Amino acid sequence: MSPRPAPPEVDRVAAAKAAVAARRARAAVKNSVADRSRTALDVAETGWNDPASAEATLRVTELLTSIPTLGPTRVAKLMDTLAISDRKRVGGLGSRQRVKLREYLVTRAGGEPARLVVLAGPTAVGKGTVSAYIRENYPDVLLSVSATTRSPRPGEVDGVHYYFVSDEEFDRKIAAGELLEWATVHNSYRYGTPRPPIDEALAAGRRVLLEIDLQGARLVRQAMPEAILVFLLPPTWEELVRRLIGRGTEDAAEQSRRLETAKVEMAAQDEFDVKVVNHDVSEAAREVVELMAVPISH
Ligand SMILES: Nc1nc2c(ncn2[C@@H]2O[C@H](COP(=O)(O)OP(=O)(O)O)[C@@H](O)[C@H]2O)c(=O)[nH]1
Ligand SMILES: Nc1ncnc2c1ncn2[C@@H]1O[C@H](COP(=O)(O)OP(=O)(O)O)[C@@H](O)[C@H]1O
Repeated sequence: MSPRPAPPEVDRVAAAKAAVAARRARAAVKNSVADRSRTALDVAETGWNDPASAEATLRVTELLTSIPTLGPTRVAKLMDTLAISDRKRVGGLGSRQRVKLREYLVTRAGGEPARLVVLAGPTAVGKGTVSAYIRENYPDVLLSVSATTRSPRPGEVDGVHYYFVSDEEFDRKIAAGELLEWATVHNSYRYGTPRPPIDEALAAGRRVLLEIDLQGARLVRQAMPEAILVFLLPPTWEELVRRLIGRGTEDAAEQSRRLETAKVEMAAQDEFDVKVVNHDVSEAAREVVELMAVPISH
């Protein structure tokens, strides 16, 4: 006599248990890639060799976004280039898609670490503080010194914090193609990144950090697609407000104007490859510098 089929609710319970187990296993795989203990390549290979593995059920987008420096924007572009739909799971890839994805992951595995990092984020989040910390504590990273038409604040030294130049001189730099990017920031002064020191530093094998505004970050993305864009986040919005007011460099009217700008800037964070929360300056600095020194695939 064939065994009586289990009543439907038992199937349902078993199915729910299996779904929870699969979700847990997938999360474990994602974490292991995210904490760099495994490369995305070996996760993909596991998924292809064992269709019943958690790796096989991982979405390709999850696999790629677990690679540091691959933010949502880059992953979307990459999926497009690889012609893989964003619902696809690792185990569900066709053979040609596997070849192309493997090729990509292999080149990245041997790829150069990021050489130039752009640090942007809302006003008063701590960009200046974190980049000054990097200048003082990571001497092999060149912190790009921008040209600006604004006048120096107390304690700011020409050629260290900024090159303080006149509007005419700034116009000349633009006309001479000396700037990698430039922008009018906070609707007032112009700021721009001199290109020669960067070319020199990169040619000498140094890492370069640009602390610039959102517009500048977008322009660098166009001029140097290999640059890594980092968005510095405040722990909370309230903390950002506290820092802006606490800094005391703007009057109340300017503060509220800048907070309005900060809202727009916060909305652009997904355009960036990596987000770093500035809880503690030295920790945020370490995370930024690590992006430049660690080969991309780990
Ligand atoms: N696009 C661009 N922005 C820059 C450059 N240098 C500084 N900035 C940005 O200009 C903004 C104004 O900086 P600053 O005058 O120091 O005032 P803060 O915003 O109050 O720190 C900051 O968001 C900087 O990131 C640059 O070379 N290019
Ligand atoms: N991790 C942090 N915790 C607390 N205060 C911070 C932190 N990082 C920066 N600050 C403070 O926040 C204010 C804004 O920092 P600043 O570097 O001028 O921001 P930005 O350059 O992004 O406009 C400064 O007073 C700075 O000392």
